[in-house]
Amino acid sequence: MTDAQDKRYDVLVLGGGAGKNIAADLARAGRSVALVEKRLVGGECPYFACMPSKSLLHSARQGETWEHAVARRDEVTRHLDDAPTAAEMAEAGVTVVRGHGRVARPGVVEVDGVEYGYTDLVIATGSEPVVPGVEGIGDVPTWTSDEALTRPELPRRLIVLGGGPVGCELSQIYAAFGTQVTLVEAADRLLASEAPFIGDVLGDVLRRTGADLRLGVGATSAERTETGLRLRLSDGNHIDADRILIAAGRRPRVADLGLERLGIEADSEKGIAVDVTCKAAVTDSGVDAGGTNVWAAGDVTGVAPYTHAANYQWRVVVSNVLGKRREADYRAVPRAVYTTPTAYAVGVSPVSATGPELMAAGYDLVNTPRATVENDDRGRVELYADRARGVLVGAAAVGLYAEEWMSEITLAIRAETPLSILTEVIHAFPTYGEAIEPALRELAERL
Ligand SMILES: Cc1cc2nc3c(=O)[nH]c(=O)nc-3n(C[C@H](O)[C@H](O)[C@H](O)COP(=O)(O)OP(=O)(O)OC[C@H]3O[C@@H](n4cnc5c(N)ncnc54)[C@H](O)[C@@H]3O)c2cc1C
Ligand SMILES: NC(=O)c1ccc[n+]([C@@H]2O[C@H](COP(=O)([O-])OP(=O)(O)OC[C@H]3O[C@@H](n4cnc5c(N)ncnc54)[C@H](O)[C@@H]3O)[C@@H](O)[C@H]2O)c1
Repeated sequence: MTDAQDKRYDVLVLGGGAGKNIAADLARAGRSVALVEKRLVGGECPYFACMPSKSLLHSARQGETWEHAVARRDEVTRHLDDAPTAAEMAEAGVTVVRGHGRVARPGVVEVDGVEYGYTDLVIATGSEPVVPGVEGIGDVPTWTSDEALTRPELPRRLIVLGGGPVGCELSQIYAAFGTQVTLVEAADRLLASEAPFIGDVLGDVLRRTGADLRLGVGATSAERTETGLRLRLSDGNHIDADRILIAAGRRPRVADLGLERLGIEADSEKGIAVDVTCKAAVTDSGVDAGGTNVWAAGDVTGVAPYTHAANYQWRVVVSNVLGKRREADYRAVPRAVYTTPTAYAVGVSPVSATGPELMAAGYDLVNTPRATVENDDRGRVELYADRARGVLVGAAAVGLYAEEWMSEITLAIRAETPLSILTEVIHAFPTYGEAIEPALRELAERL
């Protein structure tokens, strides 16, 4: 072991997704910084998650061949070459350390037998797929989104296990390229934590793309067969396929980080608890153990598993490490699923709302002139208001480009813009944004 004093940094960052941005900003601000990354500098989003999935969805919309789509995807992910991103880190003054980092003792992280001292530690280790407890699942061919988004093969028959964001996006991709897709979801509809109309519309859309949906049934066991595999379901049916794509959720990556040595409680479901400044919560013994200089950002915090949320926390952590107090506000974190059409939700969901009674109003996009122009018969927007305060607290939409035209509602929720002002906003004609106007007017009239 080297002496940690030989390799001492002001800040040590574990994990190079949002962590790489934190490291670069702090280095540019004059801190000595090391970034520890065990896989690719840049994290999951550019190589294994957001970018390849959005590239394939784009290719599917364009009607490209699978071969062309894979070639384009691999260009978008730079053939998993992180050298340019690592070079950017070096340019910013960050020392990149390759390997698995774990806390050896307060103030010291160990990577492959070498010790690194720190004053502030930032944990940004992301999340990992959950493999559901289905008997025999380890004995049949499976992929997680990692393999699905990096491999060149197009399975002939694919079971997608899970109807959350990953299951919906990947089902649409594979079905569009001709794979026989069967999606199995234990809940009664897709994206079950969102307003019910979202799952209903997406269900129709995926069926129209050619996917077979088995909703309200769980997978119970899997076995190999001569032609591939068989998945048995809780309703007594079975599905034969060549491969299962596991899309059954993700959990914060907290194992083997040595956090217990800092008195930081890391729950494998909920992740590292952070306060509004993104400082990790420590037990009383943790304060003595030096756990007070520990920050966390991104999926590992369990706050909101999206790149934009991780990037927001990046700014919060940087400010606070530099001594400029900044408090995070998560009232309006978008939840977008980039199928065609897009599912978009922000703020309070009517499914899990616990606060004051919500006042809801909605509008079907088919009634907008834009839908006529686009020859589009799908989609809806719903707005949820807090009557007492006269402001929006949540919204949901399914529609083409909803990720773009719902931004104004995201701002309205975050800024608590009064409904009386929102009803005075003029939308260009003909846009899907016009669908917001009747819903807003209805809410304002009911105040
Ligand atoms: C298929 C898919 C599609 C998605 N699409 C979108 C999308 O369109 N939009 C969106 O906003 N979000 C999307 N997400 C979610 C998004 O990818 C994550 O929210 C985001 O990557 C989280 O960033 P992060 O920095 O927390 O973690 P990550 O990007 O996972 O980075 C964590 C890094 O830490 C490294 N690491 C872990 N442990 C250690 C250790 N002990 N030592 C050293 N290094 C370590 C890992 O190797 C990894 O590189 C998608 C997710 C999936 C699975
Ligand atoms: N566009 C985006 O922003 C985007 C895209 C993909 C993923 N992500 C993020 O990545 C994370 C993981 O997404 P996900 O879709 O894997 O997780 P999820 O938790 O959102 O959905 C998993 C689904 O699988 C179902 N399920 C679990 N076990 C099952 C079983 N045995 N049988 C049948 N159904 C089962 C659950 O009921 C659930 O609906 C999410 O938090 C998501 O926000 C974001």
